[in-house]
Amino acid sequence: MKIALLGYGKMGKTIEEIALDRGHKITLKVDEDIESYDLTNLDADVAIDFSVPKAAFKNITTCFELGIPVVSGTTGWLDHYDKAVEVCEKHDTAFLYASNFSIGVNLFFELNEKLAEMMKNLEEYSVEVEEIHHVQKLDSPSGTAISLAQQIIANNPNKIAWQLDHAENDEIPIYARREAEVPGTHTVSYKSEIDSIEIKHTAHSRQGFAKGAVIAAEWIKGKEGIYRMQDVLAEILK
Ligand SMILES: NC(=O)c1ccc[n+]([C@@H]2O[C@H](COP(=O)([O-])OP(=O)(O)OC[C@H]3O[C@@H](n4cnc5c(N)ncnc54)[C@H](O)[C@@H]3O)[C@@H](O)[C@H]2O)c1
Ligand SMILES: O=C(O)C1=N[C@H](C(=O)O)CCC1
Repeated sequence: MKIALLGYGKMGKTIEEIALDRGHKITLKVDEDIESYDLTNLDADVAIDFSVPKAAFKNITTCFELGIPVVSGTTGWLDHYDKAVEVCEKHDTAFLYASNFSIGVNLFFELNEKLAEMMKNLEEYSVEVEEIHHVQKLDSPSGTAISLAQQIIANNPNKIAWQLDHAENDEIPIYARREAEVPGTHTVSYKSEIDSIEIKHTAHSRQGFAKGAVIAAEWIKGKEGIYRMQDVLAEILK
C-alpha cells in the first residue's frame, strides 16, 4: 500500500517504521503547510495525519479533494470535524478519526462505557478523569481524556459536561498533567467515603498508537464512508 504521511514528528516517524515493516511504501511526507508541496503526481492509497491542531483540517480536506482516504489521529481540531466529514462525502472518499488508535485504549474505552453504565445510579461516588502526557503536547486535555469523559456523559444522565481541572456536581473534572517523556496515561476514578474504583491505561511507548493507525489505514484502503476505530476492531477482534 502507498501511504502519504501528513505530519512527520514523533508519531509520523513511528508510523513510518511500522508501515515499512509491514511492507508498505511512503510516497509523501508533509511536515509543513501542505500547500507548499507539489501534489499533482501524488500516488497514495491512504493518507495518515498526525500533525498539529491548526493544520489538520487543511491536510485532511486536501487529500479528500484528491480522492484519497484519510486516517487521522491529530487531536485538538475537532471543532472542524463535521465540515471535514462534509468534504469527505462530497468527494466520495473515506475518513476515520480516532482520538486514540491503540488497541489497548480501545478496549479500555469499552470498559469505561460498561463501568459508567454500572455506576450511573450510585450517587455516593464522584467520578474524575486524569491524563498524563509528555511536556511537548500542544493540546490539553488529551483527546483520549475527552473521549472518556464523553462516554461517561453518554451513559450517566447525572453528568452533562466535562471541565478542565475543576467541576460542578453535574460535570466531570479532567485533570491534565505534563511530565517529561510520558507517552500517555489515562485513569478513570470513582470515589466514595467507603472505597475507590479505578481503571487505568498506561502506554509504554508510541508503538501502540502507530500500529493501530497503520492497521486502520490498511482497513480503510478502497472504502468509502465515515468510520470509527470500533469498525476496524469489530473485524480484527472477531
Ligand atoms: N490518536 C492517537 O492515537 C494519537 C497518538 C499520539 C499522538 N496523537 C496526536 O497526533 C498529533 C501529533 O503528535 P506527535 O507526538 O507526532 O507531535 P509532533 O509535534 O512530534 O509532530 C507533529 C509534526 O507536525 C509537523 N507540522 C507542523 N505544521 C504542519 C503542517 N501544516 N502539516 C503537516 N505537518 C505539520 C511538525 O513539524 C511536527 O513534525 C498530536 O495532535 C497528538 O495529540 C494522537
Ligand atoms: O502524545 C500525544 O499527544 C497523544 N495524544 C493523544 C491524545 O490527545 O489523546 C493520544 C495519546 C498520545
